[in-house]
Amino acid sequence: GLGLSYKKDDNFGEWYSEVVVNGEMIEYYDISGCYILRPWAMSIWEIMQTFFDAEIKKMKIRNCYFPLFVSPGVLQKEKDHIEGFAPEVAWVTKSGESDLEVPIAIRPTSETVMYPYFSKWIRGHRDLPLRLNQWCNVVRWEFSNPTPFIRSREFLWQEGHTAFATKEEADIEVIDILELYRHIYEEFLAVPVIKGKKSEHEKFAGGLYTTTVEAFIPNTGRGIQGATSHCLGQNFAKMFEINFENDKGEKAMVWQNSWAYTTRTIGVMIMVHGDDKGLVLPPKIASVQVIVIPVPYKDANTQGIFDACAATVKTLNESGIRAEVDSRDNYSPGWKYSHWELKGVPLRIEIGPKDFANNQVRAVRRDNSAKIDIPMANLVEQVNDLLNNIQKSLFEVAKQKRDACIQVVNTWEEFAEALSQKKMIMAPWCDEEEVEKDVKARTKGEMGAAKSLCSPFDQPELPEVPGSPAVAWGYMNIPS
Ligand SMILES: O=C1CCCN[C@@H]1CCCn1cnc2cc(F)c(Cl)cc2c1=O
Ligand SMILES: [Mg+2]
Repeated sequence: GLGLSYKKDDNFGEWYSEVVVNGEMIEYYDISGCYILRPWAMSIWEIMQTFFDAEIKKMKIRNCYFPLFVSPGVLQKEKDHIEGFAPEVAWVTKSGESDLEVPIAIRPTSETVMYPYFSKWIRGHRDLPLRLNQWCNVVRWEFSNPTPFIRSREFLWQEGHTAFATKEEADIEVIDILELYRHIYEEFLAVPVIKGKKSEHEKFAGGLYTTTVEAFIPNTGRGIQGATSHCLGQNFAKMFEINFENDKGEKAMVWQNSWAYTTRTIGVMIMVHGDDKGLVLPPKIASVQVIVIPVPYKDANTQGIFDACAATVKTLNESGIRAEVDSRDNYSPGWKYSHWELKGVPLRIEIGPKDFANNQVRAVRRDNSAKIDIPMANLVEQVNDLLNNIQKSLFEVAKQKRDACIQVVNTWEEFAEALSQKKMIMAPWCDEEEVEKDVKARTKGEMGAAKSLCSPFDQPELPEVPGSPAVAWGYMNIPS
């Protein structure tokens, strides 16, 4: 039957796999860690891409496309940049029957692909800022548990790579891009995130500092990195000799940033909003915001009902609302209700004989199942209000659930207790690498070691504790 066989709060992993497949977002593939993105998922990616692409174009960032393949010499140019990542690199070793002279890597990220050309293109200060972005796939042959959207061996992302004459310009862009990532999560996906700075231990080793938007999955009690915006400092400029003659005629190295969000965004949205009836899509990213379903009744005016459905869809579409009618005659209305609930369509509109006779429609919200009768006369206005309310309500509910999982602690005992309760912990933080490693070691329980998520930008008052090394509050919990 249509119903899910797993409950979200009983068996989260199985529930998630079933929801993404039965909701027609994902099809499993015969290569482990690889998934088919079906149109119901791809349309969400495209809606976010349309927003983000327009925003970066306003910032004079240009799209480009670099090759998928990386020559080994270039990839291994920076030892400590990739040393931890080497096992993840996928290599092409043959073409047809014959071995390649030299194996070629498939890009896991494009710093080493792009930066030799940044060095070639950037000569004088007039060549700066250089700001490029590419929408592409990357491959990382991960071994830990593959999960659709969240962790896969190939995923879609955008990667921005920018170069500036001054650190000040780079610092500003890092924050501007991070705000776009917050916008994607909070305004489109209705998922609350915490903006912050990664610790020295968790940051991108090749960079100067990493900023992040951290999401939280109440069902697992774990934080999850939502997107990252790094300032690379001059590390890659040194490595790839990306210099320019500044306006004083001196030779200087550029200051760089790199930033990315990925198809993981979709998985986070599903995990946060989904329920035991299936997906729950925030209207802003739903390719179908309203599904109209005719409810004919034996001798009632069936043609009239179908015409009313078509007219309703037309009126909604003309006002910019993404509406469709499900007029298939081989499925019952009841079957259709379950089907579109499974797919997470935010609003259902039913038109039966009574509705038709009263020149009204019955609207049913996907998020809380509320039923609202709407006179045809103010259909557009009330449907718009409902969609806006659903969007806001999904965010508020998610924020309330996340805030309920945050525990402020001041002692190790409180910390350990909160960790065992799958909380996201806000603790005084010294940001010393050694201390962080020690915490990781001391918490290596069956739940997995604690790791720091970020030090949030908006910091509450830090208690004055004499002798405390704490410099800020930090969020941490067990890794996803
Ligand atoms: O996160 C971003 C934003 C967009 C551009 N890249 C950076 C850093 C990526 C880190 N990272 C992440 N994963 C990697 C995996 C690898 F196999 C290799 Cl060789 C390198 C890396 C690696 O550098
Ligand atoms: Mg990784």
